[in-house]
Amino acid sequence: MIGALLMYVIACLPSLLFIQHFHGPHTMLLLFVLCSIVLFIFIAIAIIYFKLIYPQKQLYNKFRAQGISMEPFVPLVGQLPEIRKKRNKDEQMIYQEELVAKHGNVYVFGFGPLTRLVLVEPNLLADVLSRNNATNYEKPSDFVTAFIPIIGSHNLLTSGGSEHERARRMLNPAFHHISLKSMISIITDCTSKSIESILSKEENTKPVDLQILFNRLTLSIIASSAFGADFETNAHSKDDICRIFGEMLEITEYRGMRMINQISFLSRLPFWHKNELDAANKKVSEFVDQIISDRRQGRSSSMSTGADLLDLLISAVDDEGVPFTDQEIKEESLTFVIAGSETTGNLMTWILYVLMTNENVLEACREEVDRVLPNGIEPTNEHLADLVRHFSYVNARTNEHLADLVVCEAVISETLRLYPPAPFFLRECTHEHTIGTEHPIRIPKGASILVDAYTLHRRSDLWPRPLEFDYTRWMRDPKTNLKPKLAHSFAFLPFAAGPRSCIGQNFALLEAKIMLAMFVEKCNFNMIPGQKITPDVKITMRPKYGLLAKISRRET
Ligand code: HEM
Repeated sequence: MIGALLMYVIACLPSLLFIQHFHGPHTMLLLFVLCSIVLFIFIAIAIIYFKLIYPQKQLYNKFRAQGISMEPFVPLVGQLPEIRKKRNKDEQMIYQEELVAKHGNVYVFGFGPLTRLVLVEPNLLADVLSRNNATNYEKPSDFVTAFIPIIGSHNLLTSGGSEHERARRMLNPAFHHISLKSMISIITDCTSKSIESILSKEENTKPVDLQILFNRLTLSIIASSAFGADFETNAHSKDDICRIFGEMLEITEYRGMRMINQISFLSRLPFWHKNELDAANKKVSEFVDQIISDRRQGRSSSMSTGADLLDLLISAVDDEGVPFTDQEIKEESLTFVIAGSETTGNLMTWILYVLMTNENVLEACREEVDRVLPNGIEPTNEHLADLVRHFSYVNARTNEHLADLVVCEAVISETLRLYPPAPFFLRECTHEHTIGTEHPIRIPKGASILVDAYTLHRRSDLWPRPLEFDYTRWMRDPKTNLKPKLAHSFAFLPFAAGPRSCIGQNFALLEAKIMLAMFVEKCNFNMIPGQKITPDVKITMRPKYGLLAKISRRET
């Protein structure tokens, strides 16, 4: 840049000297400034055109040439103004469905400056997401740019290629059912505390926003599982860190909705809350550094009956026996907290919405919980003398019975179908690749693909009575204990699929099952009438205006 400026000044020098000689120094200066402004504008336009418009237009043209239906190409903004308008009218998700009705299950639209190929077709999704084609797709750079400021670039969510493969192989065992068993006591403890704190409040006749309640609870569960006793015992650090995480997510959402995160040059500028984001990141980073060092030196321990996520991160080794560095451990644990809190919190909010609006579903869950767990799920009790014996008792018994909560499991699946907390996710094509057999589509290198799981889960040809909440469609066969076969194995994608699918899905399902069982067992909840419940997506999908309910103790 400095070199280019110097060249410019040197190139201008002879004409400037000529003007100064005949018209004086003021005219020379004025002309120099004017020329510089014109040149600057010209360069800026050229950069914007060649970096942001031309490559995206090329992608549009390549899809158009294949006869793919598309929205008109609008440089830089794409269909963002329409999306904004629809969002303001509370019709964000309706807009997605309208686009599918207009174009079919494959179409192209512009999300800001970026061209996106939208897929709502299971066969094509299988070709993009499956392990066989994994080398042809990565997370797109605009997605990665959004998360690097909060979790860094050496973790499951933002890394790619062999670095991601190695980390995934090292971390898969941590999310296996066996390892997760030891997390049950953390989930029951946190849930029990949350329920007691609502019910013990004198003013518990006041409405509670379930969106806030569940996001706090799931953040507390995942952070306690990732950071251990250090996090839970120091109430000050717990409140602080929960608040800071909330702020970081809010800023990330704010920047994402304004396309700041999507354009790497803009995302580095010190505007749009960048400084607050960096300061929050520094605090969280110092906190996690301390936690890792405490755990390594035996100054803190897991809160669970066995190893927690931090223990599993510290003990994980790759094929050559090399463990994660402290930086990698920090980034992975932050990733679990970021990826595993709001998603599961929103799932619980939608489950409660379903229970409060479908009496039969609530009754079915309650009947099952009362039958399978007649004494409820007992939370661990910190004050019991023999902690170890008590913990193992709770785990053995609870875990055995959790598998019998088949109605609760079906209600969770049906909620994930109609209200997937992560309704859209992205892939970027890294090598030109053809998908589909009947009407093959050539995906050019650099094209980004948006998977619309929300509309996929509501397709009438894949789901009979698609808008009806019917949990029985998920009930296991009582004889074989097998789940019903889906119309297509890529018709249900709440956790994505393939090598970049959600690593935490077993954790999330276990957590949701325990929270659901404990809430229906202990509480009555009544939705405050007259609320507008509108699904809205920032990073995850939640009820736009929250979900207000009165919660009271259930007398049994
Ligand atoms: C209901 C709750 C959850 C939902 C709906 C959900 C959904 C998803 C989806 C759709 C993806 C793929 C995103 C993409 O490709 O861009 C994903 C990835 C991921 N999720 Fe979850 N998630 C949930 C809970 C969790 C939990 C509890 C954890 C951690 C304990 C977690 C950790 C992750 C991680 C680390 C990834 C990146 C995996 C990789 O790329 O290898 N998630 N999740």
